[in-house]
Amino acid sequence: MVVDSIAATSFLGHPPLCQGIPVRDLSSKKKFPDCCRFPVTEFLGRRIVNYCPPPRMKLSRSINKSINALAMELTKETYSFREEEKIPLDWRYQIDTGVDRKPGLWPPENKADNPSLHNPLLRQERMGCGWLGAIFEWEGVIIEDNPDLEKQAWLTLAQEEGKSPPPAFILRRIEGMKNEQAISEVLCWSRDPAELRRMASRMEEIYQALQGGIYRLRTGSKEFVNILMHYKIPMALVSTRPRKTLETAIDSIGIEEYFTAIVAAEDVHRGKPDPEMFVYAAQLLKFIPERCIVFGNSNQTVEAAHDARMKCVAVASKHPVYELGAADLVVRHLDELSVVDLKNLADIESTEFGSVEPEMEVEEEEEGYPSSLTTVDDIFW
Ligand SMILES: Nc1c(NC[C@H](O)[C@H](O)[C@H](O)COP(=O)(O)O)[nH]c(=O)[nH]c1=O
Ligand SMILES: [Mg+2]
Repeated sequence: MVVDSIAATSFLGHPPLCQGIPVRDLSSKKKFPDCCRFPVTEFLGRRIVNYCPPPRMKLSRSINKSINALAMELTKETYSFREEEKIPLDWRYQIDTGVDRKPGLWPPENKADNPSLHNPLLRQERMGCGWLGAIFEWEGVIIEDNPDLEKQAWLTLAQEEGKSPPPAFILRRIEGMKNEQAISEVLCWSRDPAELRRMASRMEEIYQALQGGIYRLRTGSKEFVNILMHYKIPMALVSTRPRKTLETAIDSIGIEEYFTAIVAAEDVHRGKPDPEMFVYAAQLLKFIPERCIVFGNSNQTVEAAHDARMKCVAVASKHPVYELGAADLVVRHLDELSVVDLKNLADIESTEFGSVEPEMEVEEEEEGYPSSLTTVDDIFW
């Protein structure tokens, strides 16, 4: 069990302690015949007895056969492990997240991965990058955005709807909101849900027509997400754009494999500065909010991230650095950041989450379950 747990945990984030050699429990499958046992020392009463096969011992034909069979079994095991190694990217966090395992695939079920057992290797993983989630806004963070297009789209919609053109301060107030929310709560053009949906989707059509489907990655953003990928930090993408628009854009840029979760306009009731989008993204990543860092480009995002109890790195794309002072860090481009910056931000060493020493914990006993039911594994970990 110990060996199993080392292999499984290391597979997540660190080079396996066994240097890549698959370690599987074969005890239940085949037993070595006595004569092929390695020299072994056993404690019998007060005497320590050494079993050592005689040198150049001749093996009988039947024993040879069993060794061959065992070798074939082992080869099969190794081969199937290699096949299973080709797991899809988004299953890599199964142990940490508790997501249902796909039957028959690596890593196998392992009791030691249960966080309540205080597995020190799992804990070590979490003290590293294994307990850090990154939530990215799309426009102005991953790709360049063009504020003029947004403004132009709203002015066109106002004209089509026979409304007066929204002044600049109103447009600033709706930045980061969902279209429906902006139309009903700030522009006050309607409260009828069907009308809100119609105008919101028309607004998106106008914007897409103006935008022309051409997306430009922001300098340093791909390099940064590559680094996070290398450190196995799960990433979510969050945008107030509709899912279809977002997925087409992600596809055209060719970065779809980076993101474990995508949160789009349809997934939430409210955009920023409400924290809903970020809270939902953290849930999808299966991280507590305190371990998530939001990367956004407006004060609405900073406010939403802080309300969600997350740290926020502001990217000064359309807003200058001095306007984004409420953020925990401000950068012009994402590649100015290192993984150490992120660890510091996520407060990895904080006493709030840091120490989980078994002896410090007071475990409440459930009624009707005497403590004698504690398993060997519980005691070991
Ligand atoms: N109203 C103004 C906007 N609105 C743009 C949106 O806030 C936002 O950029 C878009 O919905 C998607 O961005 P994200 O992927 O969620 O980051 N933008 C301006 O620059 N100025 C405005 O007045
Ligand atoms: Mg943005």
